[in-house]
Formats: sequence, structure tokens, C-alpha cells
Amino acid sequence: MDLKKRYLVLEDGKVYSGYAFGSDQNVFGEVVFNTAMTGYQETISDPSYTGQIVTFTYPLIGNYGMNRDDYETIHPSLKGVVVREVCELPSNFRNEETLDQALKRFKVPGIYGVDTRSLTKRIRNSGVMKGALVDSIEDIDHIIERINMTEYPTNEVEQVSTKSPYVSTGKGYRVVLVDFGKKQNIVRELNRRDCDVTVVPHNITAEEIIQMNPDGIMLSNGPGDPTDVPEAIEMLKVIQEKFPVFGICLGHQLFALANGATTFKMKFGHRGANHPVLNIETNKVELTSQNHGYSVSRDSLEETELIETHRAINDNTVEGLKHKEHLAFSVQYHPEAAPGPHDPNYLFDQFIENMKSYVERKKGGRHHA
Ligand SMILES: NC(=O)CC[C@H](N)C(=O)O
Repeated sequence: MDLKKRYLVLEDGKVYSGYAFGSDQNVFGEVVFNTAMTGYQETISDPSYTGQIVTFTYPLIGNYGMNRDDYETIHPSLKGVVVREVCELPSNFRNEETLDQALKRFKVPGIYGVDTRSLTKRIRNSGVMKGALVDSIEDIDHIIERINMTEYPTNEVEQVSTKSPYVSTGKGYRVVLVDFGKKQNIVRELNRRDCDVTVVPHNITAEEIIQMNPDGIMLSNGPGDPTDVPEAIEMLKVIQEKFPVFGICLGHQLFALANGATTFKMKFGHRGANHPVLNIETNKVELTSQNHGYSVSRDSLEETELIETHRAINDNTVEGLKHKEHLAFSVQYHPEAAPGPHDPNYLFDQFIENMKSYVERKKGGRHHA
């Protein structure tokens, strides 16, 4: 890689200088940080990072390369990548291309040589900020003005959701996975449990789902503000009364909104592979993979039929919910991991159990009819 200067400019006027890798265009987006020590390929290809410039706090990124199998989507939609040091000569038997080559292919610019510790402290103190990756700061005032004028898009889910339904076949329970920008590992986890997964667009209606007659509904993760997906909230109000539901991250937030709770934007969010969460029912702590900037407000749960099941140890925010009456539950973190710890993997088994009791109840109902 040649030494070409590149700059990360923040909306508060702070400029970090470094060197270019990945593709070459200038980009504007929200600057966030991720503290995971491994799993950069999964992070870069997680659709929930749509529109964001992701800073890796781990100081060396790219050291085991990129491979064909670990993508969470084959069309990454993050805006940019910020690292301390990028590895040019990856060493791993699964390595197929360097991070630099992959980012060039995806048309995502990167910057290396940045003091990511100072950057992360800045974001922690002021909260997430908008920023830009640019190759020249000659007209810095204009760049800062443009950063401040950049508005967060409200159609990110639409950008990353599938346009038409498709099936990932299995012989077991039939799951409709509503795709708000799903990570592929959710499909893998369901298929591993023999589920037949139909991935459907974000704007599917309750009637369309009912016609499909599934055994359960999975709500995926996804980018942006959950209040930007109102049609999903309406769909869920109907669906949760009829089928077992399991929501992850954006899916969890939408489940909460459908039940009358509210969400808020966090100061700098949770992004990493090491966040401790208390399972309130078992009083056990699980280590979780996280990536979210919004959260469900605890106070708003009082008026709802929801019970808080999980809580963040670091900052006490809501991490899991279940419905008092229906077979519906959700978590703010990522039981599918990719990257990150597998402690919460049991939640997929719980979903399977819920589908089992739903199917048995339905059969029983038919006998009596
Ligand atoms: N990973 C996700 O689903 C993130 C949900 C939402 N976009 C947030 O930032 O809170």
C-alpha cells in the first residue's frame, strides 16, 4: 500500500490524520467504535452498521485476512473503517484476500495510523458524532459544514432488506424471518436446528404472514432508528398474538414499540463482543455480542404487558424482554454472535421450545374441534 494521506474529520472540528486503504471516495456518516478483539470480517459485513464509519479499538486489524464463509452479508453497507494498524500480509489457512482488497471491492474507504484510543475517548465523552473520511482538508470549513448538514437517512432498513422472499430449506419448524438487515448467522443458527427459514422483506404485512401459516416469527437485527420502521410495528401488534416471536436487536426494539414501550438514542451505544448481561430470571451473567445505538426505555415498560428479562451490567440498560401472555420474547444483544461469545445461544433453543408448544397446542386444538 502506498502512503497516501487520509483524514477523519469529526463534526466538532477535530481532525485525525492517517493513511488511506480500501477504496478512494470521500464519505460522510456516524462515527462509532467497536471494542471486539476479533471478528472484524463479521463486523464489517453486519448490515446494522449501514451508514456508519466504524472505528476498531483493537490495535491490529486484518491479521487473519478475509474469507468467503464468514460474511454476514455479501454486500457490506458500512460507510468507512478506522484502524490503528492494518495488516497487509495476513496469515491464516482460511485467508483469501486482504482487508484492503476486500474494502476496495466493496467501495468502502479505510484510514489507518489513527490514534484510535484518543478517538474512542472523544466519542465516549461527547457521544457518537457525525464525521467524514476525506483525502484532503484544504477546505476544512466546507467539510465540517457538510458533515453537520448530513442528515441520518430514515430508509436504511429498506436499503438492506431483501426485496422478495426466499427460502433456506430445513425439515423442521417453519420460521418466517423478517429481514430488517439480517446477519446471516441468524439463518445459520435456525438451519442448524433444522428450521425451514423463509426470509421475507421488512414491509411484509400481518395478513401475508398469516397466509404463510408459519410455526414462528423471527425478527432480525437491522440499521437505524427503530421508529423509522412503523409498518413493522403495526404488523407485530397482530402477529405476536398468533405466533411465537423472537426478536434480536432492532427486532427487540420493534417488539418493544409494538407493545407501547419507547426507545431512545444512547450516548455512544454498545458495540463489542464482551458485554456482560444479567439474566434476571436465572441470576446468571452471560457475555454477549453487541451492536446497537438505541435502547428500550425502562420507564416506558410500566404501562406495557412486557417483563424485563435481561439487563446490561455495564450501564444498567434493558437487554431483554418477554410478553406476559404471548410466546414472544426478544433481546437487545446478539445470540447469533458472529463475532463474539456464544453464551446466549440457548435463546434459539428457547424459541424452538416455544414453537414446539405452539404446534402441539395447535394440534390439540384441531383434535377438539
Ligand atoms: N444491531 C441492531 O439490530 C441495531 C439496532 C439499531 N439499529 C440500533 O442501533 O440500536
